[in-house]
Amino acid sequence: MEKLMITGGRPLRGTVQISGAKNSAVALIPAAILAETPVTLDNLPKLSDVGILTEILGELETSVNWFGDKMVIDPTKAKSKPLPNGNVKKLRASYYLMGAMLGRFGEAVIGLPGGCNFEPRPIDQHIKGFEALGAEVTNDHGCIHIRAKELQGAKIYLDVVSVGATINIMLAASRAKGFTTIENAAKEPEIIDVATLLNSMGAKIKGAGTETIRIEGVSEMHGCRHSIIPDRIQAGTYMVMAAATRGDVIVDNVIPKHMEAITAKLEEMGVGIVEMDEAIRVIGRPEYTAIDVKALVYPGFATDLQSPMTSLLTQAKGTSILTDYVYNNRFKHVPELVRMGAKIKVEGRSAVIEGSPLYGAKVKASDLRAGAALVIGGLTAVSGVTEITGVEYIDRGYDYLVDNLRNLGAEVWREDS
Ligand SMILES: CC(=O)N[C@H]1[C@@H](OP(=O)(O)OP(=O)(O)OC[C@H]2O[C@@H](n3ccc(=O)[nH]c3=O)[C@H](O)[C@@H]2O)O[C@H](CO)[C@@H](O)[C@@H]1O
Ligand SMILES: C=C(OP(=O)(O)O)C(=O)O
Repeated sequence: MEKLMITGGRPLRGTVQISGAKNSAVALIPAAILAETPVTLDNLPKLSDVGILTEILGELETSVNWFGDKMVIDPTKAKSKPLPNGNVKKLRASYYLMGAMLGRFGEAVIGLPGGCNFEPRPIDQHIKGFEALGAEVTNDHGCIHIRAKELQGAKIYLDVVSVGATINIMLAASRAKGFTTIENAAKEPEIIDVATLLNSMGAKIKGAGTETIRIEGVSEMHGCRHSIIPDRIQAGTYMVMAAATRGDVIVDNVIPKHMEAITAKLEEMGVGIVEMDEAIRVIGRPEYTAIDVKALVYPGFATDLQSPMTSLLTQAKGTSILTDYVYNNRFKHVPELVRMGAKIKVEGRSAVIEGSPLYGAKVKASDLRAGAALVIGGLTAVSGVTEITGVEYIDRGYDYLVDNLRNLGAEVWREDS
């Protein structure tokens, strides 16, 4: 079992380069099978989810070749195959194969997704969308069968604002007959990124990034070249790390506009922020003010930065309240931070955080961002070594983590027990 080891108390200093966005990459790779000729993706992150998706594409007779951070996907000979188990269970975003396979082959037989299950994560809105497009959907003991003789455009109102359902419907509707409208669509930058790729492949999508997306189906899609947007969650995590360690870090290769919610909250606490064209400098201060944070859908504060922010708020003077309006119960990092000396109580969908020092301890990451929160805890600890297990979750979202942190002056290493 691999462990991440951290001796805390060192301010991070220097520059960190942010990778391409995981939550774009995991949708863009399945999207490529909608094309009849090769798709090239640039700025891909080297993450476990990306590796698993490429293996799944291999199962669908789609070749994938890496050249540095560039990937060439050749779906020319792609074939529909049932994917009931195995790799699809290893990540959440395997659900994008539903929309992509439905669009390309008119069918998908696929196991329910896995990944970070910090609480039940239903896909009823995805299914509702496929059904509205004319597909028949059945659930055979956790294996979803989706079939359509012909996909027909439809008006779809999402009951909840869902990133996954919005993208999945865009994927399938790109190849439906006629017009599809998604109302109450999610507005995350990753949705615009996927729509940009699909449009470069020949789709006709308008309104991505707003709550109404209109898609005119096309009968054929082709290859193209696309560069993935920077990972705003990875960037936000490094911003929080810089602040928590009272460091001074340039977080490079970001789109500052995507970082507005976290930037505003860090400034409110008293963190120094300097915005540049494609970078943000984060300057730590000796003291921070307690604040309240509400995690919401974009452009609100990202739920994926809620756990990292919890760790930072242990460093603020007074009581902070962090409420997650996207997930009811995404607080698996809290008991682990408490082991490190944090004073946090979970009340309903809020964490109430009293400022207090953290100390090194043996802790366990039970999901990706809980893991990030523990890394921040470890970097901030005033004494002792922090030993984090569950490293495979952290590897889902942070490529080159140890190298990046060491370059910034942290004492961090991996160990096999
Ligand atoms: C691969 C990917 O991009 N993952 C992100 C995506 O996950 P994901 O796309 O799974 O998250 P959603 O946006 O769909 O979920 C938002 C909320 O809607 C609920 N819901 C969702 C779908 C559905 O059919 N029914 C339903 O009730 C969920 O339980 C949740 O409470 O957006 C989340 C919210 O920003 C992020 O935390 C994840 O990092
Ligand atoms: C929850 C996350 O990812 P996924 O939806 O892929 O599990 C995340 O990135 O924090």
